[in-house]
Amino acid sequence: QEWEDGQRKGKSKVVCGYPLSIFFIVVNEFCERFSYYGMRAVLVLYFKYFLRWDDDLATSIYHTFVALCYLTPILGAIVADSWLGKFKTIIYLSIVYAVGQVAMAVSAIHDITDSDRDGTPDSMTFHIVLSMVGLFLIALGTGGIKPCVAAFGGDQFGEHQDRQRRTFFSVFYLCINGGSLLSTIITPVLRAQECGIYSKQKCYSLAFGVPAALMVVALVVFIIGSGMYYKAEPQGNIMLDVCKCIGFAIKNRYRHRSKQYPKRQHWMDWAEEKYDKLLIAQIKMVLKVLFLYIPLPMFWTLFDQKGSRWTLQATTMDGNFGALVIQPDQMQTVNPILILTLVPIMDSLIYPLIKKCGLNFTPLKRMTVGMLLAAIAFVCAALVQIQIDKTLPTFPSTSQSQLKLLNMGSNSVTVKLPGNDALILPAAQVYPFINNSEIVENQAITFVGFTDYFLVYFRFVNGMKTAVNVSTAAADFGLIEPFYYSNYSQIKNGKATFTLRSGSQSCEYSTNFGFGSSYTFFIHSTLVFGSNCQDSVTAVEDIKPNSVHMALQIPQYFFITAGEVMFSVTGLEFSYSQAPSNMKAVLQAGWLFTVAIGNFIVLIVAELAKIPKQWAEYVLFASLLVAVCVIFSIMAYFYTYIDPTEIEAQFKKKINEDDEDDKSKPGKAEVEMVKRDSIKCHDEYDKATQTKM
Ligand SMILES: CC(C)C[C@H](NC(=O)[C@@H](N)Cc1ccccc1)C(=O)O
Repeated sequence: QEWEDGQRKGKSKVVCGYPLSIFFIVVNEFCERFSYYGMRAVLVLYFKYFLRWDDDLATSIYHTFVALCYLTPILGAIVADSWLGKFKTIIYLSIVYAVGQVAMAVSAIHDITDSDRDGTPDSMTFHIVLSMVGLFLIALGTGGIKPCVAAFGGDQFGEHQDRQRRTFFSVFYLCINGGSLLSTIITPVLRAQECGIYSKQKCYSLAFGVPAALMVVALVVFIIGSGMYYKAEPQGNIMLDVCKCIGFAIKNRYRHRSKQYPKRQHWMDWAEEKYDKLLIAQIKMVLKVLFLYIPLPMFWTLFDQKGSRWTLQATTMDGNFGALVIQPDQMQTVNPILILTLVPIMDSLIYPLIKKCGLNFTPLKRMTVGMLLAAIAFVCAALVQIQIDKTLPTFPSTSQSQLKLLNMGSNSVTVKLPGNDALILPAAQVYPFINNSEIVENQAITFVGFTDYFLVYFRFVNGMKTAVNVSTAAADFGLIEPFYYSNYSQIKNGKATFTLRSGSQSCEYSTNFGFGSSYTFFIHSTLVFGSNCQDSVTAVEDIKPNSVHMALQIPQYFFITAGEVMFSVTGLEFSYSQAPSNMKAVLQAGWLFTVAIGNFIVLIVAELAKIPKQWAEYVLFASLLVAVCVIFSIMAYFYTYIDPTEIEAQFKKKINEDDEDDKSKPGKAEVEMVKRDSIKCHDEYDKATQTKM
């Protein structure tokens, strides 16, 4: 250890107690996360609008990609810990990653296959294949390097630099969120630009190209720091050794199941006949942590719904913040913004304050509180949903029909529908009507879709005896025959001015469209062209504008992010500090694997539960997390913190002493010695594992 610390000191300059080398690692992480989140931000829209996939296919491929990104860390960790070492693994996989990003950018250039120059690609297969190859390489790269970069950063600190290492992990998390915040703001703006050689299209190639460039920058920055890093050597195919050792322990235990064989302290001790005691002790440390990970995916199940359920919830809300109009998917940027504020506040204020109060707020306690905060966030989401549900239009059920009665005349009329009381419909009025008897085939038109958030739907009904043309400054919506109606058209929300024209005569009608609304405009028979036609058009709300403000989502974002800071930032450091030296990246990968499982749970629960009320689904998720949290706190209570370096040092010392002994006493009763060693090593292990939750 001293030698290793010496190596660290010799390699990198120390600035304010921190090795300079970590500067390159955090800048690398910033650029890499910019690249990843920037590409991810526009991915679904690329599938939908460029590759022309439907919503379901786009969503499934998107989630599969995200899950793959959190499965590949295992591969990266194995390669790093047992073969290439973390440094080389990061370099090689970053190259794979950058190639993947470039492939994505190229796949989004429509001109490549647009031989008829009509603005759409002629061979979609080329674009699909190239983008899928690109995504596969990106998943391999981003997932592969993820456990290595965090663990490699941790490696730069010596045994006695726990405090600095903890700060490093906090800064590391800030960089992740700094990079993702910038990119999720920038790449949607780039995508909205128009570009192309022969014809102009939405610029997905630029939105993917900039993340590709950032990945190259990340790689270059990491290489520049090369001379300063402490590079721990890989220690053989450790994963294979671990699997063989566990397999042998199980087999050996099974072979000696009769009562005549004395019990051993731990089932892994049954591997002692064949395997190194140090390896057995290291496996015990890893298994203890992995066991503790079992309930953790539930946290990620809730956490990752920010990008799906919460974004969909935002589509039914009002995003008008005065000077700023927020898109539903842009609400997600609240998460990194809060991370950037909360991490420093927690580190420099809340945690020290708790410590001053004499409370031992251990990592596992923090993670438990983090889980509870996430559950509270979902309760907030449920409350918001209840508010939204109150404002949603009533749609006909499967056994009902919806009618809209329009009185286009200038006198009121009495309407009698079979099975219903007569009603008086005044002149120029519209009456929405849900009928229990199926008068017409059941159908309801709903206009949902967050990609069209800024668009609202409208149609005109012409109550005049002459045909009327409807247009705005930007578009012509065509001619509407007398006593007939137009199809629904889309227009940007906000103020709109329509010009109604009949022959050479015209008049203007202005109105305001709220988010998510839909209108039928009824042109009265009494309209006189050439005058103000504002009073001669009646606007009927088919769907009311979203009235619950998006700001109401801020509390749920606050709680989930506070939960993330306590759970995720702490978990990242916990996974590093509790891992044996040769299995640090493996445990980081195990940590990320819980994220992948959490994402799969979202898909499974959403598919299986099929809860009709969204607020009830939020409450279900919150309750599940509270239940899991109780189990986790019990498991955490029995967990004893270890200092892997100390345990390993004691084992190594013991093994050296034994080697000396063996040289001086050849042929002595070996079995006795193994027993004695075993007891002594257990004592050492127990001494080093005394702190509880
Ligand atoms: C939690 C991840 C497994 C780890 C981390 N993610 C974050 O820190 C998120 N807060 C980032 C983010 C940004 C924008 C929108 C959603 C999430 C990571 O990516 O390493």
